[in-house]
Amino acid sequence: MIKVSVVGAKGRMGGNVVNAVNDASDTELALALDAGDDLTRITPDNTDVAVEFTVPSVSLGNVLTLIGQGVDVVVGTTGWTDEKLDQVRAALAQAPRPNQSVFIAPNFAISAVLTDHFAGLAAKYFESAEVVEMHHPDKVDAPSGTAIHTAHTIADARKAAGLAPVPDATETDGGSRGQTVDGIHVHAVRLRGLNAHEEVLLGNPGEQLVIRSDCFDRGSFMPGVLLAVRKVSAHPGVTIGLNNLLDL
Ligand SMILES: NC(=O)c1ccc[n+]([C@@H]2O[C@H](COP(=O)([O-])OP(=O)(O)OC[C@H]3O[C@@H](n4cnc5c(N)ncnc54)[C@H](O)[C@@H]3O)[C@@H](O)[C@H]2O)c1
Ligand SMILES: O=C(O)C1=N[C@H](C(=O)O)CCC1
Repeated sequence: MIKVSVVGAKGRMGGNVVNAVNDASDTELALALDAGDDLTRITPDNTDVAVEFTVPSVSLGNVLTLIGQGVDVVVGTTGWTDEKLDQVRAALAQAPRPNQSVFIAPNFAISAVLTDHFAGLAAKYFESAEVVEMHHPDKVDAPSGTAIHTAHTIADARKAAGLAPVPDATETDGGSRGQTVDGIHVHAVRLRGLNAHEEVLLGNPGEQLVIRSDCFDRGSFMPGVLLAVRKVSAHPGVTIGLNNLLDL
């Protein structure tokens, strides 16, 4: 049995992870902690893998503490930057156990991972590309971590193919063109009734390709979270993205 502790256990995602860990036949819940709890209660004696779903402002500190506690960590919280990832790598270099692992995914749903993957495959064939993400209005960050990741995926593919910047004659913009991430415009919608959705729009003269993921329920993320829990220890260091655990 894999012993799993959940950090952010009272949250929307954390609560679902607690249930998924309790329901799976090969995982058992160790500790379920939330804001104000002492994360140093998590130790290799009681925990193999800590799953972290909190808020972007506290996630780095939590992950650094968990690395120091000697456990592997699966992170679903968004807000990761290159600077934060460098701090995680530095902490892993000093970790108490050899070959400790941190796995971070902006999105654990297969539809979202494939949307990102297909966007990367398609990007070099299209002159224009934009990303629209649509989420529930209780989400604290915009644009979504998933949309930022997809924008980088598209931008990397365009650069590798030697494409020119996306065409855009806009001269006045009060914010309507969205945020530019790595040269790709990203738009965020917050609407009651939505959960987590992303559309990648790719355009050429006379044609359009739309790639869309709809996660109607947080249960959609749980198979990916459990996959990461099962595989994290086989990937020492920092791994980013569920695509690395799939046969894509
Ligand atoms: N990777 C994915 O597939 C995926 C899917 C959905 C959401 N998310 C991301 O997961 C994060 C959480 O989303 P949510 O909807 O569950 O948010 P939420 O607000 O429902 O839950 C966050 C929880 O973290 C707790 N918390 C705050 N500070 C803490 C601290 N210092 N230590 C421990 N717990 C603390 C809060 O009390 C709360 O219970 C967000 O960044 C969101 O974007 C990722
Ligand atoms: O509900 C959220 O919050 C989500 N956050 C992640 C993101 O920002 O990409 C994944 C989708 C749901």
